[in-house]
Amino acid sequence: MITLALSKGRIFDETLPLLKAAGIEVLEDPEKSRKLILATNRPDVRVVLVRATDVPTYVQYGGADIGVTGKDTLIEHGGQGLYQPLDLQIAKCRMSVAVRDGFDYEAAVKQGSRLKVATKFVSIARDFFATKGVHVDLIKLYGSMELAPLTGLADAIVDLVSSGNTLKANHLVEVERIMDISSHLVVNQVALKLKQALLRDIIEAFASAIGKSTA
Ligand SMILES: Nc1ncnc2c1ncn2[C@@H]1O[C@H](COP(=O)(O)OP(=O)(O)OP(=O)(O)O)[C@@H](O)[C@H]1O
Ligand SMILES: O=P(O)(O)OC[C@H]1O[C@H](OP(=O)(O)OP(=O)(O)O)[C@H](O)[C@@H]1O
Repeated sequence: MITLALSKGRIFDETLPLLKAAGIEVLEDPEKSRKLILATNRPDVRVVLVRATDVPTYVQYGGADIGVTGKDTLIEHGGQGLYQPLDLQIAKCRMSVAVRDGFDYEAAVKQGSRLKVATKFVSIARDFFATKGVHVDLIKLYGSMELAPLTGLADAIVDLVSSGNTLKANHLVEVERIMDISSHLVVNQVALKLKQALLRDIIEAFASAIGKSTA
């Protein structure tokens, strides 16, 4: 049995066509059911629904054999125990620094004073500002980062941006692009050895669905 960890929403939705290409169809709609374990048309494959940030942890410790997770989440997790064979090129966005419209970010960075930065992505933010030589006080948040500069909690945020609509709606502007983000396939390293044939088939089907070779 292969257990695949997915999160509800965009990752589940965007993984479905890849699963289909691998001959796997999920038999229930997670938006309509309260079930956390979903059967597929294949008796040897099931899907478990977990929080997006928990996908790498489930796969690392073998709660799932394989999973789909954003590069942001993967970097924050650290990637221990995970084989990362494929960038699936889904759930694409970017990690950026944003500030309140009118805030002089360049001056704040040049002055050498400490910048207050609110984010869910503490590792990515710490590395980025350390490389730039900017001193920061990091404030860990779990959501609604956009509110932090508006309430005086922080000078800047590090968050995911796609269309830019969320920033615009909250009078924030993107001042630096840290990295491009997409979702990756992660595989438990022990499972890869023990369930090699089944997992290789899925990895190869995903790879050919996105036009890549795993060889
Ligand atoms: N606006 C977006 N456009 C495209 N991809 C995105 C966007 N926002 C997030 N992502 C990607 O999708 C992944 C999952 O995001 P999602 O919103 O489903 O979970 P979350 O609510 O951030 O996570 P959690 O529930 O664990 O806090 C992110 O890790 C990121 O890689
Ligand atoms: O540039 P945009 O297209 O507006 O997308 C950016 C928003 O998308 C993500 O939130 P999401 O929609 O996933 O909400 P959530 O983090 O609360 O789940 C991210 O945290 C931003 O707030």
